[in-house]
Amino acid sequence: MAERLPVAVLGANGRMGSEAVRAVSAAGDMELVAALGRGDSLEGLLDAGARYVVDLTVPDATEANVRFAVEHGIHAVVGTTGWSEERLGALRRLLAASPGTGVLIAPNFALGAVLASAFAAKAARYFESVEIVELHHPDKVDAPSGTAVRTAQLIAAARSEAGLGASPDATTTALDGARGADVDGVRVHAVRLRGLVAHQEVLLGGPGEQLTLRHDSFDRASFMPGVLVGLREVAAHPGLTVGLDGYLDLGL
Ligand SMILES: NC(=O)C1=CN([C@@H]2O[C@H](COP(=O)(O)OP(=O)(O)OC[C@H]3O[C@@H](n4cnc5c(N)ncnc54)[C@H](OP(=O)(O)O)[C@@H]3O)[C@@H](O)[C@H]2O)C=CC1
Ligand SMILES: O=C(O)C1=N[C@H](C(=O)O)C[C@H](O)C1
Repeated sequence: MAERLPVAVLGANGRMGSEAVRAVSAAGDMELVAALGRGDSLEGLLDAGARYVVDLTVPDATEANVRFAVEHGIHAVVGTTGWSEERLGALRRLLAASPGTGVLIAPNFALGAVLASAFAAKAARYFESVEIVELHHPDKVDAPSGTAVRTAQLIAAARSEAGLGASPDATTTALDGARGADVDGVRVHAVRLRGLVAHQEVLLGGPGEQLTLRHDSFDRASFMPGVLVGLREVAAHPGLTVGLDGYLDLGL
């Protein structure tokens, strides 16, 4: 029988981390060797013999956690948001010195969300206007969501490739924030509401019609199949992969 993957979860006491602890513990091909929270030393990863980490912490901690993993040849599957282009660049340089190590930075592990972003990028070249509305629980610390930022980046790249510019917008006066955040020329609006988990709508408008692509995560179990796919694939994809779609054949 194949050896089970020795996995550690960082942020193990959080909403996502505690779900990941359950999912990894229940996976027959994985062994949960460590579950670390804030204040626990990363040396615990080495003591436990972890070869894989799942990082579900906070934007302020994730970069140092991943750096520690890569420096010790531990593959990392990262769901934590806050990975700017600058941070990704530094990580790529670090990985160049550790060529056998894989890192997946996945802004969203839910299959439907990954598909919705890919569909949105595909559709964006056919519509004059596109805006994103993301809706989350009010305990979320970052806005806009990592998923919305990634979706906007994919849309902007697809529109630029098709020779399209930003959506038309005649606004000349506006209250601060009324038009949302500008991510690569795409407007992103963030809603925070008790009762929500994680939701996103991409609104695409053309003369006389609208296409709405909506995804809903109703609970955090929705993210776990993607976390497990990430763990099973990360060692076979050395270097940096951004987006779970990098491991999936979406056929788009
Ligand atoms: N990719 C995806 O599919 C998803 C990604 N996310 C992202 O995952 C991250 C976590 O979200 P969520 O679980 O809701 O947040 P929580 O606030 O519930 O959990 C974060 C946890 O990380 C802990 N923590 C903080 N610093 C460290 C550290 N240095 N080492 C270990 N643990 C640490 C916190 O401890 P303490 O409680 O003591 O502060 C807390 O328990 C966010 O960035 C979120 O955007 C969320 C859902 C899906
Ligand atoms: O904090 C959350 O809850 C979520 N964070 C991720 C993000 O910022 O996109 C993924 C999902 O939207 C849930």
